[in-house]
Amino acid sequence: MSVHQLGGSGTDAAAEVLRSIESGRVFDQPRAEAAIRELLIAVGEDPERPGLLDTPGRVARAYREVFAGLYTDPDAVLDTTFDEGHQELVLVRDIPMYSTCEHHLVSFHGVAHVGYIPGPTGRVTGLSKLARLVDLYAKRPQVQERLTSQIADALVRKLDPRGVIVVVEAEHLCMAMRGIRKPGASTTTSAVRGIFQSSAASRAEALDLIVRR
Ligand SMILES: Nc1nc2c(ncn2[C@@H]2O[C@H](COP(=O)(O)OP(=O)(O)OP(=O)(O)O)[C@@H](O)[C@H]2O)c(=O)[nH]1
Ligand SMILES: [Zn+2]
Repeated sequence: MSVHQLGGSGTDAAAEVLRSIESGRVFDQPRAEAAIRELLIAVGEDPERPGLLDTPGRVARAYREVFAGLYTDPDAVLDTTFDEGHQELVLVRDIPMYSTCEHHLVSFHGVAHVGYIPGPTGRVTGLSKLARLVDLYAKRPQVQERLTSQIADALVRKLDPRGVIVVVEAEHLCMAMRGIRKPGASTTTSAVRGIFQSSAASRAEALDLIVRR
């Protein structure tokens, strides 16, 4: 894991600071705690009552975990590759996925299906790395379309494959628990690259395997 640890001795967990790979910004635990405390006050709660005393720290740590993908380098996740000479589809289906809608900061969750056809060298990556890639991009403030494209583009960048197909199916709690209140509504997004873009037959074959239950 390419988590950048800064500050302190590097051995004191409390002093550990996470730095964002892309923006360079850090996860600021005291600031997150203060913000949650303010939010409790803003909604008319009393952050000093016993049940809420530890809540700001707890919620801040939860956000740190939920947004851990901001601090991990996607290209490092795909550093494990093998030259297997495999020339056909590799597909991992039904990867559980929890992400956070960047509009409302509530969860959208479901499954991701990630498939690719290796390039001429037949270079493949570890199957778990596909699930790690999903996790990494899911653990950021997101919209589902961008999440789907980012997973596909990382695979294109690192594996130079003949094609990539990513399908994400998710329920958005911002549509279920508030607002329009439609629990059970499901959103499907796809991102296809290479041969899955240029060949309707290849795309149909992969989609057939993905939707098969
Ligand atoms: N395209 C897309 N839209 C999303 C995603 N997550 C949330 N949204 C939508 O983002 C929109 C934000 O709309 P706004 O009108 O700014 O916010 P809002 O008043 O809270 O909207 P409602 O949810 O309709 O109450 C909503 O329509 C959400 O359903 C996503 O991953 N992709
Ligand atoms: Zn939302």
